[in-house]
Amino acid sequence: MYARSGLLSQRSCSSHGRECATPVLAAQRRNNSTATKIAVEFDQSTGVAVMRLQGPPVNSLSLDFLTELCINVEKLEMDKNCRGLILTSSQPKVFSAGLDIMEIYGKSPERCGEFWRAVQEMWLKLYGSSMVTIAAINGSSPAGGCLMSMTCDYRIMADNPRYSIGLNETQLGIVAPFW
Ligand SMILES: CC/C=C\CC/C=C/CC(=O)SCCNC(=O)CCNC(=O)[C@H](O)C(C)(C)COP(=O)(O)OP(=O)(O)OC[C@H]1O[C@@H](n2cnc3c(N)ncnc32)[C@H](O)[C@@H]1OP(=O)(O)O
Repeated sequence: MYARSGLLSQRSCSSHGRECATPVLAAQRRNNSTATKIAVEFDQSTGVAVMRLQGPPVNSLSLDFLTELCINVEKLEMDKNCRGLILTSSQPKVFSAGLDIMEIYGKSPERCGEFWRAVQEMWLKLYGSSMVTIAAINGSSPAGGCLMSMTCDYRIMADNPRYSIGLNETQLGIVAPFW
């Protein structure tokens, strides 16, 4: 088993129908954060990676967070040995609080556009993944957190009445753009 995170090195591969032609991906170009909000452990013997969200306090999905998440999913996608991905949280009581509200409050249309594109990139990457994806929801997961888990093939949620999940963003007056 080995742990990895951070920037991708560019490389080519072709396996199980996954063609990867050294793309300089949008997420990679965007990445200018040094903090690690995502930890990945890949077990070579099972072919399953566990991705832990570790953005305190509540794994809110900021541009940096989404960028790092996408880079790590891309990296696993390019690894022909990785067949499964489990997405879970390192934070107590919270899987993800959804979109980082500070990323959309009082920001320019350009910045909001960049942010929503990153949101779209996240769910497209997970939804379109050729890996088997599982959200192990070990805490509350409102709005964007719920979206993230819905893009996985399977969801398992910890049985705790204090944990909530759902698309509550319209209650906040947030409407997802057309995609
Ligand atoms: C097809 C399209 C479908 C869907 C489109 C998806 C669109 C999504 C829009 C969104 O995601 S908008 C965000 C919606 N999220 C929420 O409404 C979550 C609000 N937060 C909570 O309910 C709770 O914080 C929690 C249940 C996640 C955790 O509760 P608890 O453990 O008691 O922590 P605190 O409430 O004390 O929060 C700690 C800390 O974190 C800040 N925070 C919480 N959520 C967010 C957030 N989404 N963005 C930014 N910051 C957040 C909170 O303000 C506290 O900060 P302090 O500085 O006061 O410590």
